[in-house]
Amino acid sequence: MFSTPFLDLPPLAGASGTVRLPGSKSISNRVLLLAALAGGTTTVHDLLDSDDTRVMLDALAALGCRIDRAGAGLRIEGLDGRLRTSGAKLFLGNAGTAMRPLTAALALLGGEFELSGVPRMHERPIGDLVDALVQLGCRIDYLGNPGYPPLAIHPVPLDSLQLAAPIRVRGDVSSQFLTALLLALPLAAGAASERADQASGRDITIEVIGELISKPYIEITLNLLSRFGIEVRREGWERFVIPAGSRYRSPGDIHVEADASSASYFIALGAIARGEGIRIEGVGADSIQGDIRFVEAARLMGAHIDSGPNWLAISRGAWPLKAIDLDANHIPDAAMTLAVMALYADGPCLLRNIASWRVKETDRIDAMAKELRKLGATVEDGPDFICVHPLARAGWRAASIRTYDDHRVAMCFSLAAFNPAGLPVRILEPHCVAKTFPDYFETLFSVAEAAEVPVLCIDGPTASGKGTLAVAVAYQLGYHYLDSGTLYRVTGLAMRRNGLEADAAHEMQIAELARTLPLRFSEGKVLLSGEDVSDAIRTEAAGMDASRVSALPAVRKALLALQKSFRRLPGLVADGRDMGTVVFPDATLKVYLTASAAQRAERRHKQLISKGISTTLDGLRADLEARDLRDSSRSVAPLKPAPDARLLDNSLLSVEQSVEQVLAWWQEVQPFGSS
Ligand SMILES: Nc1ncnc2c1ncn2[C@@H]1O[C@H](COP(=O)(O)OP(=O)(O)OP(=O)(O)O)[C@@H](O)[C@H]1O
Ligand SMILES: Nc1ccn([C@H]2C[C@H](O)[C@@H](COP(=O)(O)O)O2)c(=O)n1
Repeated sequence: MFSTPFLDLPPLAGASGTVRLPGSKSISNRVLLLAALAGGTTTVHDLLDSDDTRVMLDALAALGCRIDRAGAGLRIEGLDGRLRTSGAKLFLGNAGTAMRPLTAALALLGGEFELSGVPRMHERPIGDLVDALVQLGCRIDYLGNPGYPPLAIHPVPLDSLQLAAPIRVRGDVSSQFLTALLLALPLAAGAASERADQASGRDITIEVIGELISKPYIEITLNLLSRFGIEVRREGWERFVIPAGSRYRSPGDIHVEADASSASYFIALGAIARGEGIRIEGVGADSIQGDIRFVEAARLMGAHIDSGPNWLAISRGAWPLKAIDLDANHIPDAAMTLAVMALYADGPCLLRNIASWRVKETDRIDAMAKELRKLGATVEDGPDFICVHPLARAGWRAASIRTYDDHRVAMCFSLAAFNPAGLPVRILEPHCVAKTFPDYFETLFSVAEAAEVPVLCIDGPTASGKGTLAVAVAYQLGYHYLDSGTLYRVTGLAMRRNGLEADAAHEMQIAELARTLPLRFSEGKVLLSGEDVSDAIRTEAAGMDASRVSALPAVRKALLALQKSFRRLPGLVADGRDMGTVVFPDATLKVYLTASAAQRAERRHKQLISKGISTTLDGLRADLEARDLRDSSRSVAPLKPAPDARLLDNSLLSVEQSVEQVLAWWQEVQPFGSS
């Protein structure tokens, strides 16, 4: 996951390959709650590992549920309708799929509970659900603003609940209120059947007030309830009857399908990008998720889509995409992806009946409109619609996209990187994707192709601080890092171990060693044939050997392709001697880093002493000056600044100041301005 303050997506051109998506958030959290409420043990496979499922798991553990790893799955020992703790304070982040169902379940399970979340969660309405539960006889207090979390839930005896009359709940704000009741009320139906009182044998009826939105999510709820032994009778979309005596029964094992909403970004990718097309594994035509109907919308826009039971294959069809006018009420989450696809359409796209966007992780209509406008688009929006006009090549602007702590804003705006103007897109706070798809950007980069992956080169003499600076800059940008000196150091070590000398007579043999190095980088360690050689290559003698082998033209040639292969999305920071002059002459930014010989010798001295290696300052200075002389006077790729490099003498700068300077230069060469 990218934990950087921003992630710059370079202009993307094509995409090809296969992606396997994480499990559905909606299914994961429903399954977790059902497994916890049921008797017996449920093993959940392919569960989504994200912020929202983590808060649900933490809450269930706090309720006394036993949760263990079972291979790649998770084994949950259900509560069988009985709490194992008397109360708890549960923090549910911004997970609506945890807050709403847990409110209903805990109100029925008994016990004192406090439920809270992040500030945005306290702005997301829950009053309609609380009203329905209070109508039943549950006791719930608002701890902040009426109608919103945080909540205090108090125990009531199940046999005091008013189950005879239909329970009425609004369905036109969020379908999660109905889902919450459907998931929790079997607790009361089961308990009633155990008692020999007047409630025994009575069905529990829920009546929906208003037009029910997001019906497909209710279908997921009903489907999963059925997997757990509860057969709800649905009468249209107005009445739902939980039969008397219903009891949750664990299915034993249950598999979570890949997230159909997450699939929307890759379906869109296949529709927009040039290339061999995208194959999505784990979700397909047999999906129980409503957002699978995003496929129909993408087809309307011109995408070619084939499907099997649990796969989809997408490629570009009509281009530009075709404009659509769509009632998107059935795919509220995935429809955000259509709003970005609209930028590539042949006319304005209108998405209607999406009022629920306003009460999601953020006001999504407002957020989408603002951010699309930053890209240059004309957007009209209203209480329940958004209309996005396409962008001609000249109309695109490079923009920093605010993400409002909303994973879907971050993910769908990545598609703007395919703009025909060849502009990068900056995604602010990219880590918000952790809510449902922590590795979203890594997955995107595994199939996307950029015309040019950005490179930042840092060259300079020994011990000038190149590595320290490059690592810090790469970390800030979320880029890959190449320490090219390591490759020469390992080659030098391999030469020694093979009893060779760094001379013309052995040049071809050493070059062959370099070309076939059994080298791996793992957890910060350098492994040669599986052996950790991280320390062995860091001695001054190893540095000298590296300098000697690096003067052999055949060795440099042998290592060229390996160095270039580090240039991968989203970008690379490379340090060495010839990064800017030979290996990446087209780099976006080149820095030539120097410091006085005295300073460098002193830094290296301190570095070695801290590692317990004893040396003398004078000896070190003589060594590094000898190495610099050899590196800068060799015939091929000598150490020297590229003509277009920016010079940085850090003799009097701290590491932090050097990093700040290079990042400031990096911003200067980016086109984002202050957007
Ligand atoms: N600006 C700086 N101020 C003070 N110390 C620094 C600065 N930059 C780096 N150092 C320190 O100098 C030492 C050498 O830095 P580093 O290993 O990054 O240099 P290098 O140029 O990559 O060396 P080499 O070419 O030998 O690989 C480290 O201990 C590092 O912490
Ligand atoms: N791009 C590079 C990187 C390194 N070398 C050679 C010359 C250096 O003295 C030696 C060790 O590098 P270090 O780890 O100290 O950065 O490797 C080179 O020629 N070209």
